[in-house]
Amino acid sequence: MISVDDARKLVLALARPAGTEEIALDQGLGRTLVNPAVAGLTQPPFNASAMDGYALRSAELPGPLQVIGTAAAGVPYEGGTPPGSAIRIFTGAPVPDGYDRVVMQEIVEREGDRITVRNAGENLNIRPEGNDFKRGFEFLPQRPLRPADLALIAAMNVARITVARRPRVAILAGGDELVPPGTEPAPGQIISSNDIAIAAMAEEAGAAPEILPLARDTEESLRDRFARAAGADLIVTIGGASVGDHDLIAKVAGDLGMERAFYKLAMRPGKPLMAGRIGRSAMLGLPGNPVSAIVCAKLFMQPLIQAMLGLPAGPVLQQGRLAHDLPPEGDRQHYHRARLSAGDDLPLVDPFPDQDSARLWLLAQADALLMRPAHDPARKAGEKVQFLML
Ligand SMILES: Nc1nc2c(c(=O)[nH]1)N[C@H]1C(S)=C(S)[C@@H](COP(=O)(O)OP(=O)(O)OC[C@H]3O[C@@H](n4cnc5c(N)ncnc54)[C@H](O)[C@@H]3O)O[C@H]1N2
Ligand code: MOO
Repeated sequence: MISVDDARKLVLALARPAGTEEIALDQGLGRTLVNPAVAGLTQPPFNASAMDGYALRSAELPGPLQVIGTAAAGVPYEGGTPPGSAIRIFTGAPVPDGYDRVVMQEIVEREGDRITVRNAGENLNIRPEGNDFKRGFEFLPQRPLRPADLALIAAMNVARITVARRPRVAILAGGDELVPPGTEPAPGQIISSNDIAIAAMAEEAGAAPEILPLARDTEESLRDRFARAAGADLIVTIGGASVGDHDLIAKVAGDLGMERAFYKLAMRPGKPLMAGRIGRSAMLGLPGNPVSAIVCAKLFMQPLIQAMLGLPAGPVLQQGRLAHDLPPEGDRQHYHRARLSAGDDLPLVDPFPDQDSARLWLLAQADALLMRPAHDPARKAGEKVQFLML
């Protein structure tokens, strides 16, 4: 069995770039820019008023000053700025060159067309031209685009963006015991839940998932599903990865020419994970136990998708402190489902006493996975530990 770190390197090496496509900016949420967005203009394009009030010269305060015109957003003041003058101005309006300050109307005394300002304070209330960005500014965040990124790119006057194509992920769950949610299970059957979770995790990472119809425990059924998955950037199988008589994934994938990168790793849960390539597609064979499948997807499938998108591959280990004592760890790197709470310096990590890899309710209550290396000695409450956010 190989280590989790070695397995991760082999999985990331399976990534081929997803390719690119051009899309409208309003379709860009969660997508990954591959070419920088380049600002077509300077923002703000002029010295802009940050307040509703009066534009004037600091040197002439406290006045009185004569109000000789008005500037509003979209309607600049075109006149001169003679000594002793001010103009009425509104937020977002260009400040004429002759003035160096805007005062809020709340602190201005006005009588007819004359104003006096006794306590103007420090703030000039002018946003200088180009203080956000200048024409030619380039933006290329190394993460999926967020709403504020879309606003920035729009303000840069860019309407279409080039993004990484969403990798196509075919999800192949199988087992004679499985029926889809909403179906009445016959004796011995259970509801298939893994495919829903794994598709959601693929989507979360930026891929376009497709859930294939549940496969039966026959080579013929699995071959049919693999044929439907052909052409996907990534094929993710779920279940049938272990050593039982019905665990056929390795056999069928092998018959189809899978080049195996590894099978089985020193990890808990998730020991029977398999990875490799079939034709054009990368392939991950996740174990069937629901928690094992989800933990493996977090540690291997999502990073692989991120690598295909050209993004730094997560997840990032964080530091916390143990909430209670733990016995020594076994011979596999162990990811414990755990709750987080606020601690004095670092978050407190409280692993559940029951770590059964089939219990989804426990996983749904977990905030994090506490990571313990293989052969980690017994640990005391308060010791530093590493965890992943779920
Ligand atoms: N003799 C051994 N038995 C097992 C070993 C072992 O080393 N020797 N490893 C155990 C470990 S660890 C795991 S994990 C499981 C993984 O087995 P498979 O990947 O072959 O998964 P299945 O046998 O197909 O299913 C396991 C379990 O999960 C349920 N399942 C499967 N698919 C789904 C789904 N889509 N939705 C919900 N639940 C699913 C399935 O019904 C089984 O209960 O093997 C251990 N055994
Ligand atoms: O490693 Mo299995 O994945 O314990 O449940």
